[in-house]
This record gives sequence, structure tokens and C-alpha cells, in this order.
Amino acid sequence: MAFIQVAVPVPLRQLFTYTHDSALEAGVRVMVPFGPRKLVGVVVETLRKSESEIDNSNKLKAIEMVLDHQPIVDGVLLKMAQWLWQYYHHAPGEVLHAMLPVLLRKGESAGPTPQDMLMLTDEGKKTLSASLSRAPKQNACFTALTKRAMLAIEARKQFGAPAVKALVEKSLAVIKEVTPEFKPGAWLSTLTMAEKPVPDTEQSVAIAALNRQHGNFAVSLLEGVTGSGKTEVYLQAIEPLLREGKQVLILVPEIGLTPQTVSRFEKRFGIAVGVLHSQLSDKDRLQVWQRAKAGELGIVIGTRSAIFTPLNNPGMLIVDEEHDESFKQQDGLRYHARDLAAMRAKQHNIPLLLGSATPALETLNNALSGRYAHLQLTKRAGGAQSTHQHVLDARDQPIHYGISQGLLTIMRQHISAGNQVLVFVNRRGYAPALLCHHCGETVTCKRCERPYTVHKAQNRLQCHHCGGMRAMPTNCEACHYNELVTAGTGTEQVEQGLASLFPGVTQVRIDSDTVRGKDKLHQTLDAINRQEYQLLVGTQILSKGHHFPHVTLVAVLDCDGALFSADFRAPEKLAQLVTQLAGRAGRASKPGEMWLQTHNPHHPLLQDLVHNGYGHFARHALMERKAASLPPFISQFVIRAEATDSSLAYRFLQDCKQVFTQAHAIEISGPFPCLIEKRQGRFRFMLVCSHQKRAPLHNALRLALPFLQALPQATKVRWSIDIDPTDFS
Ligand SMILES: Nc1ncnc2c1ncn2[C@@H]1O[C@H](COP(=O)(O)OP(=O)(O)OP(=O)(O)O)[C@@H](O)[C@H]1O
Ligand SMILES: [Zn+2]
Repeated sequence: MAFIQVAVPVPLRQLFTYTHDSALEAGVRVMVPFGPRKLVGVVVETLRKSESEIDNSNKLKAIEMVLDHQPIVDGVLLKMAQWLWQYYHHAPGEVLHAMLPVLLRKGESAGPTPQDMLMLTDEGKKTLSASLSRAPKQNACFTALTKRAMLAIEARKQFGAPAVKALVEKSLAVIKEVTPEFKPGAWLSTLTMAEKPVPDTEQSVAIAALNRQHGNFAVSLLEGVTGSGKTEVYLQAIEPLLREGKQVLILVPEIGLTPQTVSRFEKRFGIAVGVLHSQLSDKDRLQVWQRAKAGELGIVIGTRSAIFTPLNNPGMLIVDEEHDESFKQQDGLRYHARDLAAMRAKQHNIPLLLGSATPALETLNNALSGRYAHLQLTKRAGGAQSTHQHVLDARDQPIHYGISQGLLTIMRQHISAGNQVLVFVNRRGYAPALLCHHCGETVTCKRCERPYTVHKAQNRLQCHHCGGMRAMPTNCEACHYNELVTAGTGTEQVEQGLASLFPGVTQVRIDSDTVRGKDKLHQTLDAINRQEYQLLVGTQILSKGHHFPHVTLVAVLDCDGALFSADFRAPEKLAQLVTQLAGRAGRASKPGEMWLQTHNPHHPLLQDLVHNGYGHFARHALMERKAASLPPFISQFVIRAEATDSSLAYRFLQDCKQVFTQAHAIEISGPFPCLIEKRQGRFRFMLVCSHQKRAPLHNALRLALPFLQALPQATKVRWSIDIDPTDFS
């Protein structure tokens, strides 16, 4: 009898031992009994022990079913799983589940699933395409089919469903369910090289440096100002790898995954690119997973969790916009995909390339200290000029709908010159608060103790912390006075204001209220680039990697909030946002400018950013972090606790603190309330634990965990551990 260690998807930080009549390979899925349930687990190891060496071996349960003939989690991914559960102190079964496509978690077959294929009939094979000459789409589809059978959905996408239907009705083609055969390196048969620009000197240096890294582990930071041709460097750096039949995995931020990005890679190389994002169906996701694992896809582009995609013959990993916050998961397994990419590249012994115009301070520090190679692009590509940045002093100026008189004048100039103007507002909705004109009382969400945001178009209030909604009140709840007024400015109000300030000028608002779903966003972005709008109003969404060739002015309405935040990362985030926004302007032949409207025009951060740019600001910010003993110069983790009874959550963290102070020399601050003190009726607290070095900090946590789990309130409060936290809300 063999004893098998299985990662079972339950929130317990341990593996479970089961019996089986023979040894099993690591990475194979098994169905196991767990209490009254049956769960899909993953084999981690067959123990080399005999019955007498295992405690209570007669009480162990047997594996019920082995689901895979071959491991579906390969050696590197299994190592990654182990690293994840150790580093993030997470339950192994939950880690492995997070790494697998949903259908595989449920126990479905990992082998290729039969698919609808469109192919010629015998009659079709005899027909001359000339007979279809009056139906060009059918003709094109027919010609494609003479070369090879196609996936029915791809044929419909390419030639239109009516053409496919017509061919089938004419008995020239037929749709049959076929189990596809995946072939490693299949893309090599269609690989072509489209025309490419001649790289400039800096790009050439970067490409040559990356070429030298092939076949070895190395991490590089490509620090290139916005529009400097980073993507062009990626394209040229992966070209020789693809020719060798090696695969490339590219991670992009959630919002940065546009059809334009994907088609840039498809067009350059003439191959299908595997795309992975959160809106994919479970079936499609599994298919990309299978094709990547089999080595059929040369390029896979995906968001955060794509880092778990198996690869048959990997050549390089790329993380684009590596500073983006969406790479850190903020619940459950709180991993950082960028850190995981470094770990994975090391296991495969391949290079990792991190690209950004505004690198995270952690990454920049690694580049400056020589741990990462540092490649720089300091100029915009193709002769585009960089955007001039200015601070606009809003003090003592009349302000209409959040826009000062001075800014209005500048906006008018750009609009009358026939250019587009982008107005950035950091809040959606009409106004961030509604208050009583008589007594000053604000209308607040009782569950979160935060002011409701006013949504005028829908005539209701919404809490942006819990999503709760209510009808617009007419009277103050405290004094019953019937005049309620709004405070502050959101996108909806700016949109309304601009309509009256710029009558007849076309405008579009882009925030999560107006663009739900990826398609709507992409349609709107296309319409902007067709110049259907002159004024663009929106939130963060507008800052993410879009290419707006006709925008010449970016106006930031309010950056004062971030200057005084309690979060030590707020200045870094603001600087990244402002720089990325500036990067949207002046990307084509027209020069661009940016104005930051503020009541703190002399604030050193703004001055530094505007005059010296992100690179200078970031290097200075790193020195400040060092002086203040903050990450990346120390390591941190946070324990968060929340409960409807605030004292319960607080006491739990106090007891946690006690556990640590009794035994270990780590620095602990708190418990204090999270930046969002209450959410959905729960009070939230955190304990911040730090140490100069990572190893002792993690060691302390590992030793303390059993005691934390045994604390009296541990089962009464919701608590979690966040390693290397990036968000203190
Ligand atoms: N060497 C070059 N010669 C001419 N044009 C180039 C060159 N390199 C890049 N470009 C063009 O310049 C534009 C910006 O390049 P690219 O999109 O690669 O920059 P990026 O740094 O990735 O941009 P972002 O700021 O969005 O991250 C693109 O239209 C690209 O085709
Ligand atoms: Zn709320």
C-alpha cells in the first residue's frame, strides 16, 4: 500500500495523507473523501514510508478515484505551488485550486474536448471555387478550407456565420465534432514576420541585451517613458525565441488587455495568440490552458492569473505595466503576479522582462541595486514629443463644476484648435457627498459609516464601499430641513458642467458606470480615436495604456487628496497615475500638455514630478523610504480582522500581537483601524508587522500561526494574512 500526500481544497494549512494500492505521480488529480464530502485534490507526493512508519495508518482513508493518467500540474508549477503556500502562509489545497481552470477544479477531463470543426465534404473537394465567385465571403471561406479544416467558431468569426451556413447548405462543407490534436510548435507553420520599424539606438541596446539572456534566468527592468516603444522592444526581443519554437507568456493589467494589444502581436507574427482574462467562459479558458500546455500556442497574453498557465517549451516571461496594482490579488490567496513571475522564470531558467514607464519602487530598487538588469528608453519613439507638464494654481479662482477659470481658458484653446481634451476626475458619480444646508449633517451609509455618493442621473445614492443604494432623500435625517446640497465633484457633475460650459462640443464619459463590460469600453475607445468626441471625461480607466493620437491636453481636476493620504504609497500611486495620464497626450505628431489643478501648487511632490519627471521623483522617493525604514527596505505583512462587534476584532489583533511579542523580535504596530474603518457592517482593524529581513519575519509568522489559530476569537472574527501588502484600505 502507498501513502499519498494530497492537497485538498479546504482552508487548512496542511496536506492530507490518503492510501492507494500503488504510488501516484505528483500533479495528478484524485477524488478523495473529506468528512461527508468528496473533493478533487492534487497529489503532491507519494511518501516513501511503510505502514509502521505512519501514525494511525489504519485510520487513513483511501483515494476514491484517480482522475488523470498524466500529471496535469507539471514540476515547475508544483514547485511554484509549494513556494506559494509557504511564502503566503496559505492552505495548499486552495493554492492548487487557484492555479487550475475552473473545469479542472471540478474534476472534468484535462484532455482535449471534442470541438465543432468545419471541413470540406467529398463533393466540396471536387468543386472549383470559381462557382462561388459571386459570393466573395463563401469563396474566401471555401479557399481557406481547401488548405485545412477550421474551428467552426473561428470560421464564423473570420468569414461570417451566413457564409459558413451557405457552404453547409450547399453540401460543400460540413461541421463535425472532432477531438483536436494539439501539436507542439504548431505556430511555426504560419509564423511570418511583418514589416517592423528600425529600432532606435536605445531600443537596439535593449533588444541586444535581452537576446544575450536567452536560455538563462535573468530579470530586466525596461524603464521607458510613455510611448517610447516598449512594446516594440517586446516584439523584437521575442522574435528569435518564437522562431526556435519557444513560447512567450505576457502578463498585462486587467484593463490593458485590449484587442489592439493582442492584434499587434498577431499581426507581427501571423500566429494565433492565446488570450486569458476574467470574462472568458470556463470552456474557453480550459482550451487556452490545454493549447498552451501542449505547446500549440506561441504567445499567451493574459491578466494576473495567467501566470499559472502551463507552458510546454517556455522561452521568456514578460510583465507589461509591471507597476499596475491589478497584479496583486487582494483577497483569498493574496499573491503578486510579478513576484511569482520572477520565481517561475528562475524555475524554468529563462529571462523575465518587466516593462513600465512608471516602475514600482520595489522594482526600481532592484534595478538600481544591480539585482535586475536595467534597460532604459528615455525618448518617445517615432519622433513624438513628450508632454509638457504644469501645475495650475486654483487658489482664489472662480471654480465651475470643479474646473477653475484658468483651466477653462486652456481647454477652450485646445478645443478650438480642433483637438481632443481629456479631463481626469478621481471619483465617479455626481458628487462624493450629500449634506444638509442647514445643520451640515452628511447622509451616510450606516453599514460603512461613509458618505453616500450622489448619482443624479439615476436619482439615488450609492455607497462606493459596499455598493448599497437608496433613494435620494428630500429632508435631512437630523434636523428635517428640506434643503440638501452636494459637496465635491464627480465625473457625472463634470460631464453636466462641461455640457453647459462648452455647448455644442461633443463629449463622452468613461467610468465604471458608463462602460460596463470590455466590449463597451473598446467601442468607446475606437469612437474616440475616430474623433467622434472632443471632450473625454473619466476616471483611472483613461490612464491605462490607451493610445489617443488626437488628445493634446490632459487636465487633472484634483490631486490634493492623494497629497495628504495616510497610505505611504499614495504619493507613488499619484505620480504613476499622473505620468500615465500625461502619456496619453501628444502621442502622434501634435505636441501635448498636461495641467494639474491644485490648491497646493508649491507641494514638493508636484513640483518634482512636473519639473523632473517620474524617474527623478521615484529615485528621490526611494531615498525617503530608506530613511523612514519602509518597504522595499524592510519586509512587511499585515493581519486584518473584521467583525460586526468592533471590540472583538480589536481584541483578536491585540492577542495576536501578544503572541508575537512573547516570542519574536519583530516590529509590530497597531492594532489600528484600516483606512476604510467599516465596510458592510463590519469594523475593520489591522496589525502591521515588519522586520529588516524577510526570513526572520516569515519565520516568526510560521511559528506563531498555530497559536493565532487557537486564539479564542479566531473562529469568531474574519481574519486574513496579507504578505507584502500594497493596499491598506
Ligand atoms: N523604432 C521605432 N520607429 C518608429 N516608430 C516606432 C518605433 N518604435 C515604436 N514605434 C511606434 O511608436 C508608438 C509607441 O510605441 P509602443 O506602443 O511600442 O510604445 P510603448 O512604450 O509600449 O507605449 P506605452 O506608453 O503605451 O506603454 C507605436 O505607434 C509604435 O509603432
Ligand atoms: Zn456602505
